[in-house]
Amino acid sequence: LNSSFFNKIGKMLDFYSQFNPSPLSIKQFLDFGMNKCESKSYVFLKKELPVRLANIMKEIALLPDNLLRTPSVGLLSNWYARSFEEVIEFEKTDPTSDNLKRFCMILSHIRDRHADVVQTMAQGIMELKDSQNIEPGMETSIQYFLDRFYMSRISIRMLINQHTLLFGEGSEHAKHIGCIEIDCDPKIVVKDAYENARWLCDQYYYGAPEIVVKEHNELERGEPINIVYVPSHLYHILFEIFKNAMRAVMETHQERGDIPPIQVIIVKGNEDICVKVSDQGGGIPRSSADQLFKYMYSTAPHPSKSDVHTVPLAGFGYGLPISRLYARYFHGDISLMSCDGYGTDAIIYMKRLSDEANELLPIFNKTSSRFYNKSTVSAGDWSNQSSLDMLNQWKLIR
Ligand SMILES: O=S(=O)(c1ccc(O)cc1O)N1Cc2ccccc2C1
Repeated sequence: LNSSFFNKIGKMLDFYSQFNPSPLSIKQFLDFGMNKCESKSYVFLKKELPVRLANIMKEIALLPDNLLRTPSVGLLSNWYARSFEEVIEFEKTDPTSDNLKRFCMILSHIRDRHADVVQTMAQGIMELKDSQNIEPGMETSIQYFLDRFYMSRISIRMLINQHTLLFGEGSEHAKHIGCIEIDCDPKIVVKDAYENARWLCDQYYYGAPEIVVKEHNELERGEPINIVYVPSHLYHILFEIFKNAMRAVMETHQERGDIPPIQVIIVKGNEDICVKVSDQGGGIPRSSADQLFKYMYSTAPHPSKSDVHTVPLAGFGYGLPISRLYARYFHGDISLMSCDGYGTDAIIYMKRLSDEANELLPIFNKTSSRFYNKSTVSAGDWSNQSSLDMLNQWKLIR
């Protein structure tokens, strides 16, 4: 990739990174998918994908040099540059049937190229940690960057998956619009995630906690609870939470006899649909609770077998931070409430109404670049911010 390639790309990066990404709601994904039109999707994506790619590529370029220069970050930057270049080839083209077909194939190709981005970036962080030159405050900016970097990746893969599922090869699934299920039953996703986590738990601990699932529909008393959501996102979150809960319970209760069950309650309220997963795994002290969502902390080397009183927080991997991004992606969230000495409640929040479930997208601009090095404040750096909370979201890191 010679310098003229980067010069050409550089100008296009500057151009596309000036635009803010356009967040879509689940309702907009649905309405579009109901009466789908491939050329409209093509016209939208051949602008929106370069905008989202350029926004995050500009932010990668702002990373501290010792991270930017790791082999892993070099590799994934190259993937982004090639994918950006492949998409902008379509910039001035019309939606002919040949172009539509080629566009679908390029999108699938890009999705495959970026399959290992999460672990490649995690490897870069490990390389940085091993090089021992972590300056103070760098952890905060790496946490800020990775939340935005992985959220951007979730959003780009959502756009690619919707387009290739709606217009690519492959059969349509009943009651699905792309990867969105119209009446997703959270209880079914809970059971799926539990059974798969339980299988792993049985393999490792020769036993696993049972599960007790309850529902409370405050809106339509006694009615089953359904949500318009992306089941694969909810599954990813629940699988992670069940793995943590089972590990906690099995490492806290050595005797097979008294393994307390994991309790799950699914609640439909006016604004939120929640899934609360409660374990009696001994919990963690408040002093360590904020480490659970840290990337730097989670990239510690694999924990040695520890006794249950010193909870092996490290070695959790990126599971919880990325699960929280999946929940926040459509304006939901995850919160972990632990009672040290007893157990932990993990609460997954989702928007009940699909027109409130808007994508939450990072925006590259002076605000976000100020976070990496001081420059002037202008607009928000997330696509949901009122100016006020943008200000108090700022903590000068240096
Ligand atoms: O930190 S936790 O409270 C905990 C964290 C997240 C979660 O989803 C469930 C949890 O229970 N927990 C993890 C763990 C691992 C080994 C031994 C004891 C514990 C306690």
